[in-house]
Amino acid sequence: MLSIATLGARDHKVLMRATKVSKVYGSGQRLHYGVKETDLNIYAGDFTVIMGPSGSGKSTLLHLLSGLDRVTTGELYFKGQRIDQRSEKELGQFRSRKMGCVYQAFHLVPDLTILENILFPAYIAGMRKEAAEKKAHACMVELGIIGLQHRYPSQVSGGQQQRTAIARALINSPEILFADEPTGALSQEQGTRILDIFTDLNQQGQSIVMVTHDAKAACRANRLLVVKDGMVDQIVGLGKYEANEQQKREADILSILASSSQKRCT
Ligand SMILES: Nc1ncnc2c1ncn2[C@@H]1O[C@H](COP(=O)(O)OP(=O)(O)OP(=O)(O)O)[C@@H](O)[C@H]1O
Repeated sequence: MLSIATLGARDHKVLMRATKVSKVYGSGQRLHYGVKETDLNIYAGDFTVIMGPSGSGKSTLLHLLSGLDRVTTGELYFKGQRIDQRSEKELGQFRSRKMGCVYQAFHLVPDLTILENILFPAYIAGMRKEAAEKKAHACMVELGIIGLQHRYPSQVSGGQQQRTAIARALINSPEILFADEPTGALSQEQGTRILDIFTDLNQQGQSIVMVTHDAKAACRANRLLVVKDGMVDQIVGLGKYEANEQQKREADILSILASSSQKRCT
């Protein structure tokens, strides 16, 4: 059942908080907002999905939250600690320990094997070889890519490449997993497998924030942020995902998106 989620009325913890966050591109007369004075909370254990029209600011918002890009103004907090003012080096270290990212383009290093790609962030974060290899093995088992460790990215399917990218994002046990259109480059079958993996991870407690255009993919989330003209236009609680409610959830999400596109955003 859908309900408007009121900020602060939830019984679980705020993992990330954005306060009046903006991202401005260009300068002078060419200045424009990617994200405009946005306030929002991301809650621990939630599967949050960000939707909205093309150019509305979804990826920019995700990049700001994940520290891939810097806010122009505003404040970002992770478990109550301000993170937007950290130096590049500090933020890089923080991100490698606390955050994992998966993108539509898998961004695997072609000259590294599947195993080496997965291990890479563990070494950056300073994990010991033995512990890193043990964790990589566990991630590969979890994601069903065990046996592929000595192949190169060009020698596995698109779905297997994306699962490698997810394993790489999970190797440092991130507190939050960000995903930008993670199924966009995959067949429907491969995309469904990735969404099943996200659903399982979330049911094990993994916090996830995902950008998608696809209402089918968005059904997996329990919280929907609709972005419009660089601002959060609606925040809707979707309830726990149940596979047998897929069609109804999809219809509900499409109707929320339609109502958002009809409203004028001031
Ligand atoms: N590096 C950049 N330089 C200048 N403008 C940018 C840059 N990145 C994004 N923008 C602009 O910021 C706005 C938001 O872009 P963003 O990519 O976040 O939208 P989106 O909702 O993710 O779009 P899509 O669904 O098409 O991927 C757009 O007007 C876009 O043109």
